[in-house]
Amino acid sequence: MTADQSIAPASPRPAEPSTDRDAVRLRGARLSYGRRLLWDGLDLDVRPGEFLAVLGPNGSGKTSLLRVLLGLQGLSGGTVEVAGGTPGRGDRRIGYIPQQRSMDTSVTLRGRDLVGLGLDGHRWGVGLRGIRDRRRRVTEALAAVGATDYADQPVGLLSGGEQQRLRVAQALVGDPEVLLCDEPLLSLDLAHQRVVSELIDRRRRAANTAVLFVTHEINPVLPLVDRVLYLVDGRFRVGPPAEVMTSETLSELYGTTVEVVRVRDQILVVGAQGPHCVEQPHHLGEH
Ligand SMILES: Nc1ncnc2c1ncn2[C@@H]1O[C@H](COP(=O)(O)OP(=O)(O)OP(=O)(O)O)[C@@H](O)[C@H]1O
Repeated sequence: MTADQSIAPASPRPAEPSTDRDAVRLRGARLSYGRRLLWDGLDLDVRPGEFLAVLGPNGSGKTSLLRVLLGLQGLSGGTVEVAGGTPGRGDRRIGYIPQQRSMDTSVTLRGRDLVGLGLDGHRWGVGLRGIRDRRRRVTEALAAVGATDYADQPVGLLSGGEQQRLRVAQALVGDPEVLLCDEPLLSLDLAHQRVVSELIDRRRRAANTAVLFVTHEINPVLPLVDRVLYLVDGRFRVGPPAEVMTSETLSELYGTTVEVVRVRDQILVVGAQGPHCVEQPHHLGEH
């Protein structure tokens, strides 16, 4: 398998009603930490196979939303369902690519073993056949992200980008129904940004996996995005990029004049304060 091939679904999913139900469903969702309200009244349905980009300035609650969907953080109000059930810790129907944090050089776990942690032992069974199937899945996942060459090295000695590719493989190897990505392209070079985003895209098309993709920079994934959830200081907007990424909508959300400029197939968001915002388009809250 070459680096640009997708990881095929492990086996055809049984004809369950998953195509009829939302992959993610939030109703009247509220999250606050003490007196700090991150968002309230959030209704969101994400369909199987849909690619939802989650945008917003620092501290707007993007990672917290993923934590709610992972069952690591309870809502302060409203309801949440993921893959038809209440999210729970270690739910294998959910793949998660965490925000990049470099692993300590003392971590001796091999890349191959890190990816294997994404597999559910029960589902793959025990015995020789189960072991062979698991090994094959891990090998395919490693190849799909182009990590075969360093699969047997300790992950602590790999570069940030190499570690990130292993995390992507780990999230996909378990054949998830919902894939939660927290800035997965950070620290990847342009070529591997493309490899990883195409991999995620092909995966969701082949297996109808819903993707929630937190990012500060929409442009690398713009062609893949079906809808955007844009969070700013307790306010939010959900819709296709053409509706949300407009001067009118973002000015309303930020409560200040914001210009959205389209240059070829790129979207640039410019704050009223000065052109420096162009370089970090989604960090307007900091300026
Ligand atoms: N467990 C917690 N207890 C109290 N406050 C928290 C907790 N987790 C997050 N926060 C606060 O909630 C706010 C939102 O955090 P979150 O990490 O969800 O934002 P974000 O939109 O992902 O930000 P960034 O773009 O910087 O990653 C931050 O101000 C953060 O300090």
